[in-house]
Amino acid sequence: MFMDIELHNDEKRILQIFQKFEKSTLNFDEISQEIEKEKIMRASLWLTGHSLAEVLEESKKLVKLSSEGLEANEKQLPERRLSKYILDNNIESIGIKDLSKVESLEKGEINPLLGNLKKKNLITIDKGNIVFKNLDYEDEEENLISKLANLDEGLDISELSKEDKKIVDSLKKRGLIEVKEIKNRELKLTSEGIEYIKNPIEIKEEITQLTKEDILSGKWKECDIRAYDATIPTEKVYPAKPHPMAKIIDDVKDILVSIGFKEVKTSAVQTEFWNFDSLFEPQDHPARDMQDTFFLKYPNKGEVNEELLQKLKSIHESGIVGDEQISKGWGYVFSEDVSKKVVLRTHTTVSSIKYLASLSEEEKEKPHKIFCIDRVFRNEAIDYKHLPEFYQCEGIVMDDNVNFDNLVGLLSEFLNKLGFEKVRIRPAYFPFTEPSLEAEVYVEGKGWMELLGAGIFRPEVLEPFGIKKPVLAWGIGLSRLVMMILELKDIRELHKNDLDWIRNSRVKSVK
Ligand SMILES: N[C@@H](Cc1ccccc1)C(=O)O
Repeated sequence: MFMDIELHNDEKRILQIFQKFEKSTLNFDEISQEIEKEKIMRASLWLTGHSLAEVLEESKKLVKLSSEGLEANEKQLPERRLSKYILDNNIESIGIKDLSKVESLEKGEINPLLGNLKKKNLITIDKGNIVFKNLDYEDEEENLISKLANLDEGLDISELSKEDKKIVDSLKKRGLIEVKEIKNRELKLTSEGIEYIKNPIEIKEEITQLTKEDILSGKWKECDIRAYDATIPTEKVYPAKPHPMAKIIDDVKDILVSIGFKEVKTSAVQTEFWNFDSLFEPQDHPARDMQDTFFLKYPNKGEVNEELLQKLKSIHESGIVGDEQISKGWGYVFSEDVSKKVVLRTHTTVSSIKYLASLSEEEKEKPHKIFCIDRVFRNEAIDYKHLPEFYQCEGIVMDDNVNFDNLVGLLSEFLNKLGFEKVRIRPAYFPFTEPSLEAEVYVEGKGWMELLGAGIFRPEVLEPFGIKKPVLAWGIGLSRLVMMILELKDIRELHKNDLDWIRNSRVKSVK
């Protein structure tokens, strides 16, 4: 009747152990004397799957001395060392301030010592002096430590009395003991299993892979070919993979590259000249305030091209480029000192304008599509959706005749590729673009969420650098995007390096 049960050699070997010991229940430890540990669970599950056995699991919490506890057992607790010091030196008491002179006490032990002596009610304090009530006292903590030191296995927590549990708690707080959970597993034969082992069990050579040689030699006829059960649970493996945020950043790069953008990079440290002035942000703009921008102390001044500085001064103050009046300007007195101050980049738009400013006369005649993904820094209070540094992704398109419609089309395509089907555009304001827009995406369960700012660079931004073609510009809050894709409730999760979260979060592709 058992002929059709298909067992591998590992299962057969386990059943042979049952035969040998003439038992119907075996501990995994007993089985592991005869067969490798890693194989036991798999073979047991197979036996379970064929109704020949069942796995019984019981977990125990064991109390053991920690390495500090073992050390305390050898050196004795600081309380005892102090009482010994007093006994050995034949003194009545010791001043609290003199504790540091007791050689047998280590520096870090002195502070907690007083608390422990009081908690155990061993002393009184008289005018700053410690007086032991009884120098030859009995200490339950010590007793438990020496008892544990003599046990290899540790003590089962469920077998401790109420009083002992309190002592365990207190020693645990002192870091002297640790509680470890261990699982005890047993394999118990079912009645079918008991029947099965009544017959002799034959072990044949087993092959897991059928090779050409096995077929040619005819060896396959004598061997059992190991059957696989793909439904048996196995231990989880966590292969190396990119951090979920790194993966999304890579996917975003791929999308942008696939629609013709080229990546550029800039330094995180910039002058106000590049971070703000070049983008026609007035120097008294509230965003430059201490609350929002990180200013560097060393160096607190950066180098700026003098000719460009004069150009920006003129455009900010009066709207004049060369001898052409292109706008009204902001009408305030531009400070060259402010322009030279050094800040941490507050937005990646600085990369776009620096790229444009770097173009040669010849390059200015050609179309350009670039993007930049980088960290930006803002002096914000940390909470579930704000961090002082986060990622932005920014890009520009410079070409003859590009217009607002092209911008809306480009952004819709980009957002669709990121997986957002519903996109909504609203008018917005940025000092460096006109017209300006904000794009919102629809997130199931959350509604419309703002994700992106964009617009066409104003002539006041482009003309000082001699750019004549229109430039479409956009910037996306990449950290926010990552939060949406990974459905995170707290942005701090991204940087905590919580291995469990990293291992278990699926690396979703945005595409
Ligand atoms: N720099 C803007 C975004 C933006 C970029 C480009 C054009 C328009 C807006 C921000 O940080 O919010």
